[in-house]
Formats: sequence, structure tokens, C-alpha cells
Amino acid sequence: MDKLVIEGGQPLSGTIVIQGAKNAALPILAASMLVSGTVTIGHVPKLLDIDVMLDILRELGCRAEHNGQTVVLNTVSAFHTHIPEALMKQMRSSIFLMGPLLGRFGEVHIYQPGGCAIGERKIDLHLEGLRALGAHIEEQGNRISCRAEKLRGADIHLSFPSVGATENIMMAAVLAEGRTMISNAAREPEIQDLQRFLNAMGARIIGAGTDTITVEGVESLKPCHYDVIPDRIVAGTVMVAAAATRGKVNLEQVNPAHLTSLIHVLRRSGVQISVDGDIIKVDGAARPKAVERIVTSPYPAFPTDLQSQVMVLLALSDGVSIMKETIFEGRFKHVDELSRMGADIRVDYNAAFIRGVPRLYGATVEATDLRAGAALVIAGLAAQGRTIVEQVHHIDRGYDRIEDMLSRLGARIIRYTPVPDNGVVPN
Ligand SMILES: CC(=O)N[C@H]1[C@@H](OP(=O)(O)OP(=O)(O)OC[C@H]2O[C@@H](n3ccc(=O)[nH]c3=O)[C@H](O)[C@@H]2O)O[C@H](CO)[C@@H](O)[C@@H]1O
Ligand SMILES: C=C(OP(=O)(O)O)C(=O)O
Repeated sequence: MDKLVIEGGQPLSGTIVIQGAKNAALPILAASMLVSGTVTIGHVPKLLDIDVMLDILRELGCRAEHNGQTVVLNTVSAFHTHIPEALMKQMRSSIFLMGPLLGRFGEVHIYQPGGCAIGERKIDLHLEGLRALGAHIEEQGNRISCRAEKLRGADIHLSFPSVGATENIMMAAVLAEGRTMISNAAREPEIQDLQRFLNAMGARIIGAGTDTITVEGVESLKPCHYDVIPDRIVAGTVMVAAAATRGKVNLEQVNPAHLTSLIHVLRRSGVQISVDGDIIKVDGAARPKAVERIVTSPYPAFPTDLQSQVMVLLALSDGVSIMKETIFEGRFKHVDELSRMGADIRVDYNAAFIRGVPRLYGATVEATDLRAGAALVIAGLAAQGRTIVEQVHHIDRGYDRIEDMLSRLGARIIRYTPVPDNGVVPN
């Protein structure tokens, strides 16, 4: 298992271009299954989750290549509708294949998806939505079979604005007969990106970015070329890392509108942020101030995917902050690890009470999930001494070689890949 070794105490400095968004690229790749032809997707980051998605698409019969940041996907000979359990279990986003396969072939056979252990993560809203469109769904243990002779548009109200359920229903509705209206839809920027991609292929969708999305079913789609939006969570991670190390970083080719809630929190903690077109400048010269109360909630509120990273900044700030997590019940696993580095954090149910300390100290810590791992990397960059972050594969799910990105900003961070017992050094 790879480890990251970080020598802390070096302020980040410089300019960086941010990778494409994992959470946009994954549903877009899955949605490509709706069409027969060659789809080209640009700005796709090299990540473990993307590799898994491409493996699933190949298993379904696609030809898929990922060169540089571009994925070329030929779906012409894809006709399988079964996804093996081993692939389904590798990530949550395997669930995105349901809508497209059902839409194109009228059936899909899958297993419960896997993913980071951050909460229960049910899929009832996905299934309810597909049932409303006319799918017959059988669940046997963790096996799920879905069939529909013909999907028909429907009015679907989500009891919670689930990102994945909104996307799955949109994808299934594209080739359905008639109009689908999704109310209380999730409003995340990645949903707008999916709408743009589907419309570029000939779909007729409006409303993404609001809480009501309308899909007018079409007969067929045509392949297209599409570039994925920048990753707001990676951008946010870098912004927090700059602030926590008291550094100065410019982020280029980002969409500042996608980061409004983070910018607001950072400004409240005294970090200087300036925005100029698609550039964000972060100047974290002074010790941050505590932020009284932050609550994670669906977009446009503060994102759960930046909760752990911001907690590191609060752990180093002057005063007591409260962070409330309302999306995932198991998303405070970084707290124990941060405490090992000297943080003073108490968790009570879904709230963390963070008493800022003047400094953190290097330690050996474990990434328990993707964003918890990113938080520990930030803590290591800001800490005094050496930090070793274990279980880096979690971080590799969402960051395209995080050590290279941070090294470009002056961080002292290297990846250590152990030599396996057979003596072969991995690539
Ligand atoms: C690939 C991707 O885009 N992942 C993001 C997506 O995950 P994901 O799409 O899984 O997140 P959801 O918005 O669906 O989940 C949010 C909450 O709703 C619950 N829920 C969801 C679906 C369902 O059928 N039933 C149900 O109860 C979940 O358990 C969770 O408590 O949005 C999350 C919330 O912003 C982010 O943290 C993830 O990074
Ligand atoms: C929780 C996340 O992703 P996923 O939904 O793919 O597990 C994340 O990106 O932080």
C-alpha cells in the first residue's frame, strides 16, 4: 500500500490549473452508454474511480482509451447489461450505469454499489425514480435486476435532493416516451454539466441547477465531444491547503461561482480571497480565526466533500468553531487521526467542536476515506515535522497524483510505494 511522506511547515506558493471534476466525469462517462458511436470526453482526470468506470464500460463491451486527459469511448459493440459484483463494489458511482443501460437496452442487472465508508448510502431514491418511469425492479440479497419494455415520462418528487438519484433519473428519462419532471432535484454544478453533455448529444433537458428538472424524451441521441468542468472539491482542497500553510496560491481555470460557500467561510476566517474571472487568489498570511458554525448541506450550501479539509484549518485557528455534518453520518473519521497530530476536537453526534491550537505535529495517520485522506495531507503540510499518510488509495480515487499537484506549489511531499515480496518494483 502506498504512503505519502510529508515534511510539514512549508507555505504553499505558486499557480496551479485544477483537474477536471470526478463527480462530473463519472456520470458523463456512464451517460455515454445511451448512444451508439464514439464519444470523446475531455478534461477527464486520471483517478482510480475513472479507471473503474472505464473497466465497467469495457466489461459492457465498449472500447475505451484514456490518453492524457481525454477519454475516447466507442459504445457501438456494447450490448451487455450485467455488471459483475466485483466491479460494482469498487465504487459508489457504479450505480450511474443503471439509468443509461435501462434507457438504451430496457434492462440492467447489477449489485449494490460499494464506495467509501462514510455512511449507509442507500439507493432507494434511485430505485423509486426508475420505478416511476416504468421499470420493474427485483432485489434478491444484494443483486438488483431492472427491466422495462418501455420507459415513460413521469413526475418524480425526490424526498431528498440526492445528487446520484437526480442524475440516474435524468439519464433514464432521456430516451423515455414523454415528459419527466423531477422536483426537489439536487442542484450541484455536476448536474448542470450532465445536462449540458446530454443536450450536446441531442437530449432535451432544462432546469439543471434549479430544483426542478424537465426532460422531454427523444427517440435517439448522437455522439459528441464534451469537456468536463473543473473540480470544485479539488480546487477547494488546494485553497484550504494554501490557507492552512499560510501560503499564497493562484488557482487558474476554475469556476469561482461553484465555490461561493467555501469562499465565504474562508473569508470569515480571515483568509484573503480575490476572484478575477476564472482565477481565484488565496492569501493566508495570518493565523485563521475560528468560524462559529458551519453546516454541510446540499448545494449551494457548504459541501460535505470539503468538511474534513476545512476542519484542519479550523483546528489551527484562533478560537472555537463548530462543524455540523448533515449529509453522511460516518464522515468524522479524520477527527481521531487529527487528534493524533495534536488537534483538539470533540464530536457529539453530528457536530464537531473544534478548539484551535497554535500548531499540529507530524504523525503516522491513516486515510480512512477520500476526503478524510485529503484533510490529513493538508494537516501534514501545515504540521511541524514529518507526517506519513497511509492507505493512499482512498485519496487516489479523487485526486490525480495529489503529491505532484502539491509539489508544484512547493510542498515537500513524496509517495512511497513499497516493493512487493516478489521483488518487482511497481510502475
Ligand atoms: C459521484 C458523486 O457525485 N458523489 C457525490 C454525490 O454522492 P451521492 O450521489 O451518493 O450523494 P447523494 O446526494 O445521493 O446522498 C446524500 C444523502 O442522501 C442519502 N440517500 C441518497 C440516495 C438514496 O437513494 N437514498 C438516500 O438515502 C445518502 O445516504 C446521503 O445521506 O453527492 C454527495 C453529496 O453531495 C457527495 O458527497 C459525493 O461526492
Ligand atoms: C464521497 C465522495 O465520492 P463518492 O460519491 O464517489 O463516494 C467524494 O467525492 O467525496
